[in-house]
Amino acid sequence: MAAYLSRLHHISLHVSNVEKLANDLVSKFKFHLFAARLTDKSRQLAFKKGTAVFVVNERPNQRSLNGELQGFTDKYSPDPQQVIVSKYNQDSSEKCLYDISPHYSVDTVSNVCFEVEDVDRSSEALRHLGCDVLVPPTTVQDDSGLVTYSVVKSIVGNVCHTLIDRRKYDGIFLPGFNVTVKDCNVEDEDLSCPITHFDHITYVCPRKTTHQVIRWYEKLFGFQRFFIDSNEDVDEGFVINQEGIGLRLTAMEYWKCSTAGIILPSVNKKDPDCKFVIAESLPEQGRNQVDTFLEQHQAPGIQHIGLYTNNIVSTAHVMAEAGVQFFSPPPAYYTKVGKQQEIEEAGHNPQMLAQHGILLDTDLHQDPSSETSSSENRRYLLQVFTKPIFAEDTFFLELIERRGASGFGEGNIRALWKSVQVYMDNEREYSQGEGSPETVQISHSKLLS
Ligand SMILES: O=C(O)C(=O)Cc1ccc(O)cc1
Ligand SMILES: [Fe+2]
Repeated sequence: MAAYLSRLHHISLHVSNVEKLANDLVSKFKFHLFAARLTDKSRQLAFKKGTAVFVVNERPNQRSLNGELQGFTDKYSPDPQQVIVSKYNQDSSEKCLYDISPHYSVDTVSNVCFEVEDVDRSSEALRHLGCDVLVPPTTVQDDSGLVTYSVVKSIVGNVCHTLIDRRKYDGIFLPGFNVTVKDCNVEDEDLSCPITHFDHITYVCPRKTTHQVIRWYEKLFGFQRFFIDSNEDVDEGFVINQEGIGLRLTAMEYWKCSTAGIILPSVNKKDPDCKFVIAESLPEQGRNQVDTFLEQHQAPGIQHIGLYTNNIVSTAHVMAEAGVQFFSPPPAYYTKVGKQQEIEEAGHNPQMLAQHGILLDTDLHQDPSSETSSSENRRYLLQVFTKPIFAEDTFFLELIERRGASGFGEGNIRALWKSVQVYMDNEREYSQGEGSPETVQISHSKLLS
């Protein structure tokens, strides 16, 4: 392994309409703007909910939004008294601090930033293993200390990883950012909308490339494969290839402080951090959402991110009231034989779940001892997908609540897939006046480009 990851630090997005996404994250998804970097060359805004942090970057060559964003940061600081104008080294030659400025023609989520303990060593070791280092180790400082970072390219499409060492920094976010709100814990909202962290990141990759991706993350970052379902084949991954669904899913995880995970695997394994899921489409079932992503995003990359919540019903309700649109499964989902009972036995109300399209999947491979026992012993998970949040169908969010189930249930995957597919097929029909859709031609070599 080349880089020992301490934890996920933030996920970075590059969009043309920063104002729209900023408004959505705050007013609909209940994130809080807590730090901003506004220069004449760059606009970067940091939003937080629990430990989940998104940094929204303005894509280069867009019209200047500086004035508008300044207004935004003023408007959305819950307590204007807490706005701190910190001094920092404003290096205007850096267009996009802690990231690269991708010249990309669609909105994209392209950087998963990890904390590591030794950026110099990690970056050099990754380079030695053939990884492209896009930004060599660079130090940025302000009155609260210093941070070293380096940006490396992932094997997946346009995805990059920034490696950050912030052990010598005691500011709230990162040098270069002005902190707009010191304390993001707005208690009432956290009770009704209790999102705590990023649960998983789902990559879409071209056909037959999953193995390469897994090997890369195992070798360079120490990720380990885990099984989505106990019926999963080691080589094939978890495959659904029937009833219009042609999907191969494979999942990987790593442990916070991977050094400890490796040296003392059974004694001191730390908590798993965010999981990574790789989705590949299979040709037999026709066109699908994975192909649509590759076509519209123009490269492999991040298709969706799962936000973990302690109460999905309340979170979905609060978000729906604020204008978030969720995908719904086919209506028959909630009336299917046994589903109502499954939901009730898990202690939920089928009507409440149906209201926002929330899916429930019970882990059928429970301890034999728990099979006859009460609802508390059942392992299950609840999920719902939002509709795409960018102009193109290239990215959406998911809410996920886990009650003992650590993988992804087959029933939910099927229902999620169908709910997305109905929407995309409708969209396609609607836009088909202009001619037939192009077929997806993403070559395997593009994966590595
Ligand atoms: O179940 C999940 O949350 C997944 O992440 C699996 C998945 C991946 C890609 C899709 O287009 C649909 C479902
Ligand atoms: Fe997901």
